[in-house]
Amino acid sequence: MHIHLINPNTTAGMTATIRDAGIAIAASGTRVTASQPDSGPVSIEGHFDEAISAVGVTEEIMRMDRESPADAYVIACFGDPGLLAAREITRAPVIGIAEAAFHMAALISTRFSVVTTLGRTVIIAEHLLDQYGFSHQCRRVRAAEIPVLDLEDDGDRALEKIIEESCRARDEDGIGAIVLGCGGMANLTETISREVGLPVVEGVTASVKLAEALVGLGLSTSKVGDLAFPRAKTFTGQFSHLSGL
Ligand SMILES: NC(=O)NC1=NC(=O)NC1=O
Repeated sequence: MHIHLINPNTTAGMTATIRDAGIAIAASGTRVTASQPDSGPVSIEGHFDEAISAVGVTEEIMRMDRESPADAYVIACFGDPGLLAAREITRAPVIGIAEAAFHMAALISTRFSVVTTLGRTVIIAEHLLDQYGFSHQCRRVRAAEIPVLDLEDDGDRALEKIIEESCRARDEDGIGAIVLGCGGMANLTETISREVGLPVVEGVTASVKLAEALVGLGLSTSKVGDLAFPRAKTFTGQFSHLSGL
């Protein structure tokens, strides 16, 4: 099977980190590829960045479905930008890394905390916990206070801060697991788990395994109801190429 990972920001180095983590966890019969939009924010650190990146996510899925259809797609940003829009435009399963990580964490612990990047993105994870129905199992969404691209540009310091915040969560939150709240943390799982002494759930790897499960079960995105393909209509301006889809 073929799983395609989409990094919604436009930083190729982070796409490579995401891709390598996906390849490392994939089953022997699974081919993992990855891409990022040509246009959009170099990092996603708030509501505005999320909104802009969602267009790039949907464009990438439409491009792949035209050129090299995948059996499943993963949106590899912890805000799950464009998730439902993406599910409208393809038959393949589409998994957001936040939703995947919450499901996996809920299967191995009764209480977990999330450690994400900047404090201003905490509310985004909190909104998703509420939307997906995991608020009662998440004790707290914490921020290591690192800009997203520091994960690429200042990795050692970023790792140190994530471990520090994860240890505070372990000691203060009464939890059994940690969820990593950024696609750029995809290569840090084992190190953090070893240093903190708790199971660590990371969304990219969780998404790949969930995608394998869905495809293996022969399940795809329902085209009945709200996730049916969009109604054909005219789009104007920079989106005119979407007319009549
Ligand atoms: N909370 C986050 O840091 N989300 C993210 N921003 C990105 O650019 N990628 C993420 O996963």
